[in-house]
This record gives sequence, C-alpha cells and structure tokens, in this order.
Amino acid sequence: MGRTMDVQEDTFEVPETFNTVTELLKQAGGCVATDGGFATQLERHGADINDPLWSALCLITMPDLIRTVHREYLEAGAGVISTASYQATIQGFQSRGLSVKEAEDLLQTSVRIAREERDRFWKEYQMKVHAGTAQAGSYQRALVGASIGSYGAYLADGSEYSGDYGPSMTVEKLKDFHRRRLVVLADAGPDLLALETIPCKLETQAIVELLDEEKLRIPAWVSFNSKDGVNVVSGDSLTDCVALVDKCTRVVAVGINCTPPRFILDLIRAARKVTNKPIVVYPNSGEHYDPVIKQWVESTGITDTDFVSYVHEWRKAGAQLIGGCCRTTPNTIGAISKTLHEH
Ligand code: MET
Ligand SMILES: [Zn+2]
Repeated sequence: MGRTMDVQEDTFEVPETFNTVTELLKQAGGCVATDGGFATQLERHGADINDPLWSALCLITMPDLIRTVHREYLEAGAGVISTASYQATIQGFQSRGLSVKEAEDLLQTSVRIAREERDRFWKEYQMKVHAGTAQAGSYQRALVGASIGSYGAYLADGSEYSGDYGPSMTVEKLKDFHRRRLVVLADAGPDLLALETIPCKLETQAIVELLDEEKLRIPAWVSFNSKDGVNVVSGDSLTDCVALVDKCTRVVAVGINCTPPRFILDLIRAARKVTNKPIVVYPNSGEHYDPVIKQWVESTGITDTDFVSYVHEWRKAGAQLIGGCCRTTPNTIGAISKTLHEH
C-alpha cells in the first residue's frame, strides 16, 4: 500500500512547482498545448459579447462563466490559459462610466480568476494522482498568461486585422496606450504577459520598448497575426517584427495567432530564421471575420480533425506551444493535446 487514499482537500499539500515557459516545455517533453478561443467559448455558452469590451464585458457581467471557460480549457489539456483581458483596457472601461480604480480592479480580477481556476484544477488533479485515480503526467500545471490585445482591439473597429492606425500614430502614443494596463496586469501576478494579435511593426516597437522601460518582472510572449502567410496583417514583414522581439530579453516566446491554419507553417519557418526563442502558434479556425457585420463568416473554416492534422508539421518546423484562437473550442484543444501526448 504505497498510497493514502483518504487525503483531505484542506490538508493536501500541492507539490512545489514552476512558473516559467522553459520549465513547462521541459516537463511537457518539448511541446505543449495552449488554450483555444476564449471569447468564442463564452459565446458558445450564450454570452452576448457584441460590445466594444468584447470578452472583457464578462468581467463585469458574468465572472463565473469566465471560470467555467478556463476550467474547460484546463480539462482539455491547456498548459497555458489566457485571461479575459484581451479587450479590457482602462480607457475602454472608463468610457463605460467606470473609475480608473474600478477598471484596474477588473484587470486584476481577470488574472485572479485564471489563477484561482488553475490552482483549483491542479490541486484536484494532484489529489487524484495521489489517490491513484488519475495518471501522473497527463497534465502539466498550467501557466496563466495575462492577455493583452493590440491598440486595434481596443478600437474595436477591425484595425487589429489591418494594422492601419493612420498616419499620425507614433511609437510614443502606442506606449502611452499600453503602459498602465501592462503594469497593472503584471502586478496582478500572472506567469506571463500574452501580447496577442499584434498587427504592425510600430506596435511591436512600442511593446518591446515598454517591456524594457517598465522593467516588468513578468516575462512576455508576443504574437502576430497574418492574412497572407508572409507578412503581418499591416503588410509589415513578419521577420522584421520577430527580429525586434527577439532582441528583447523579457520576451520568452514569440508567435502567430488568429491567423488561418493554412498560413502557419510558412510563418513558423520565417520566424525560425530570425529567432531561437520558443515559437507559439494558435491559429483561428480559418473562418473569415467581417469587421462590418462584426461576425465570423462560416463555411470557410476547417474542422477540428483537419486542424489537428497540421499539428505535427507545425511541431516539426519548431512550434513548441500550440493552441487555437477564434472559433476554436475545448474540443480543438483536447484533440491537439491528445496528439501531442501520442508523440
Ligand atoms: C481576436 S484574437 C482573440 C484572442 C483572445 N485570447 C481570445 O481567444 O478571445
Ligand atoms: Zn482570435
């Protein structure tokens, strides 16, 4: 009898663990699943987020649903979960009549909820392993990535898919836009800052300068989107953007998100030429987002099975963190996670 079956939850000691991407990848054998479409899954549960705050609206209206979605992705095998803060900005909350303090509290709440769900899930899993009802190694303790959308996501006018911020935009203005949110989210104690759907070089420059200027203790990943498999959506060169990020020691992974799966392989290969940092890819389902009607146009996308058939190629080309973005679900992530465990 090597195991005690009757451990009490309140006395169970969760083993010491890690919180870096490097350790996570080591534990996972070199490649790990991330989560999938967060806003997508809120909508599948019936949340109406057709709103400038998008998924961040649920921080005000349905925090319990945010917990549920995190939980679903953890159960599916996500080794990184991203918070509900993608489109949560102090400016955006203020325009809804909230004070700066209330807005900052909501940003912190997004991290707190994700951490709590991660800790709860991990503790329950450890107890099951201890009791012999779950296999060790089926899950890694997930990292919490504080999601930070681009300036275009805040504008909620589709410019996160065009990268067109107009001729008067500058690096300084973009730094001013991002600065306080980055600091508040980093102070809330996520494992990393997940800068996502970055559409142009100007914003990339702003981000890397800001990460260094603010000397944030929390590392970051920076992820771009593309609509042609060569450049980021603004038309700026992906390799230029990745090379900028590569120089920043606070960046622990770089990648591609919210981009059709068919473009991902070429983008990984291009990125690999200019960085040795771990590559993260979390494509959307391949469906097309129409910013005018603010809807994803169905029937252009691929199924979860098709999606998974790409995973080996992506891994072989150097992707080490693989998940999904808009229109992917816990099913997609479950399938990716299963495939990664088989190899
Ligand atoms: C427009 S990309 C959205 C990324 C965000 N993490 C989400 O899945 O909701
Ligand atoms: Zn997306």
